Amino acid sequence: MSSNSSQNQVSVAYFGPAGSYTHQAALEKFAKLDNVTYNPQTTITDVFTFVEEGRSIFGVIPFENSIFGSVVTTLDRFVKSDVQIVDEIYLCVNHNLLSKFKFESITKVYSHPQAFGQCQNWINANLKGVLHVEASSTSHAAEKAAKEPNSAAISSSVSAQLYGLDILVKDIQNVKDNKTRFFIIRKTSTTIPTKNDRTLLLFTVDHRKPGALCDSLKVFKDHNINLTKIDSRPSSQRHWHYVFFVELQGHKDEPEINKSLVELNDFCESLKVLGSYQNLKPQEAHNN
Ligand SMILES: O=C(O)C(=O)Cc1ccccc1
Repeated sequence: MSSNSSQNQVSVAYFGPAGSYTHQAALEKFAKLDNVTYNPQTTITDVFTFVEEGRSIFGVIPFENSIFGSVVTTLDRFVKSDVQIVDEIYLCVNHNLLSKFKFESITKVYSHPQAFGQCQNWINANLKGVLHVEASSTSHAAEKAAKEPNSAAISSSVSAQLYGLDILVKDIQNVKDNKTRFFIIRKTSTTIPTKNDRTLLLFTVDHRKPGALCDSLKVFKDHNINLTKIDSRPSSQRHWHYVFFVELQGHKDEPEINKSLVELNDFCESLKVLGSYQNLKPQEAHNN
């Protein structure tokens, strides 16, 4: 977020409680501002609602992880929302096994499903017979584990400090270089093209028509627009009907992108632009 000299308070809702990876993403993104109020929310849905109701200007939510993929709660909530993505941040995510108890005495481990997924290999090898309990976030998992005998949490080192747990095993995620991408949302779009932007779209097509998805995606080929992510989720309107999330290179206010969106609309039953934002994807050494 660019520095802001105004005295106005900036309010930021994030998926918490304190110590979550989303909290760390929010602190890093807004670090340059000294007039920020942080509003921790228990669920991703609550972050959306807080922003929609104008109770926070910005919201910070996890979007996808390099090992475990999309955060489906975030995708599903976008379907029902008119908020706009205005910025992004990628964070290195290192998970740890935290507890107040000896490793041998642990019978229950709390975490967020994303963290369980990202640590599957280590869990399968090391936590046989230990009960997995889903928590609303990794920091909430740490909070719970701190209060219950023989419990542990898969969570961050920040949560270990905050909730008074020991780090029993460090860096238990499947790969060393594990990253999560977070979005910054607000009620209206405020971004201007930077020549290195991405745009996320959400659309539905008529499933009964052969080639409907192909026709819609061909618009981007025709305009020489590169796609960077595609995903689909059940639409929640009808059984076996899906919404498609497509991310492309470019900003919605660039003429070529704008033209492609007008054309795309002809192939869609519904189309929503979820936002355009500067591409902040870190350069990878081995691919890209
Ligand atoms: O639970 C958290 O701490 C979150 O912010 C969501 C999440 C969970 C696991 C990895 C990255 C983000």
